[in-house]
Amino acid sequence: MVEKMENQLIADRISKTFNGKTVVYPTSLKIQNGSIHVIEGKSGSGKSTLLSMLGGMEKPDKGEVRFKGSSLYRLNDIEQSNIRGTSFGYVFQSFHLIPELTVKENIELPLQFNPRGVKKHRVDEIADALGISSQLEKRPDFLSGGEQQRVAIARAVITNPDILFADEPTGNLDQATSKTVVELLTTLVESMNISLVVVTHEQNLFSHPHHLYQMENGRLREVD
Ligand SMILES: Nc1ncnc2c1ncn2[C@@H]1O[C@H](COP(=O)(O)OP(=O)(O)OP(=O)(O)O)[C@@H](O)[C@H]1O
Repeated sequence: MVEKMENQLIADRISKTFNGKTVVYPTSLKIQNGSIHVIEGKSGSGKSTLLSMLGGMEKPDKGEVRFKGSSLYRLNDIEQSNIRGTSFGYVFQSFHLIPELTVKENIELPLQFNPRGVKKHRVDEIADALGISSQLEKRPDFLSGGEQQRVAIARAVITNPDILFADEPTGNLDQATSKTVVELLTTLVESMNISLVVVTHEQNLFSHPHHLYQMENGRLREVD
């Protein structure tokens, strides 16, 4: 299918230097529609900085990120924030759930802007796919770490984004829980045709990503 192979996001020689230290050397990559990209690397190798640049959260010093043909960081603030809010989803190591809200309310939170007209019944479908249907009326604090991360994933995909960015999504989970979360996440993004970009210090977290990279001292290398 031609559309399936379309490049949604293109990074063209993006780099970042903090306080005179280059954290990400010029890096190029292409994210095709519905593809899974895993970037492995040790702590401090520059993974999070790279992910932030790809995800519209950190402007590169040099180079360009293009999303569906537009140069992301040349768009105005409102356009950039629209893309972050609707076309991109984010999952982090710490779940960032709002303790005062129920699980269901947390998941529905991004829908208050709802520019894509996503229906609320999607919450039930996504909760079901992630195995958290019975937890919807609870407060997040009553859930296990793995369940909380599944809620954060549900919240990140509820707007039906094009690309999901995940920074150490299993960093706070034990090995068995990590495996479950990764399997559920993979099945979900595949079924929704969402591209996934994950950075992790763990090796072999995903069994068959479409693209596997290693990040070392700010340099990215794709592994066969
Ligand atoms: N805003 C910033 N200001 C200054 N230095 C920064 C900033 N963000 C990151 N760095 C530095 O850049 C380097 C790479 O950090 P980064 O978080 O990208 O690496 P990482 O591979 O994701 O590591 P970790 O898994 O520990 O988060 C580190 O030395 C970090 O201290």
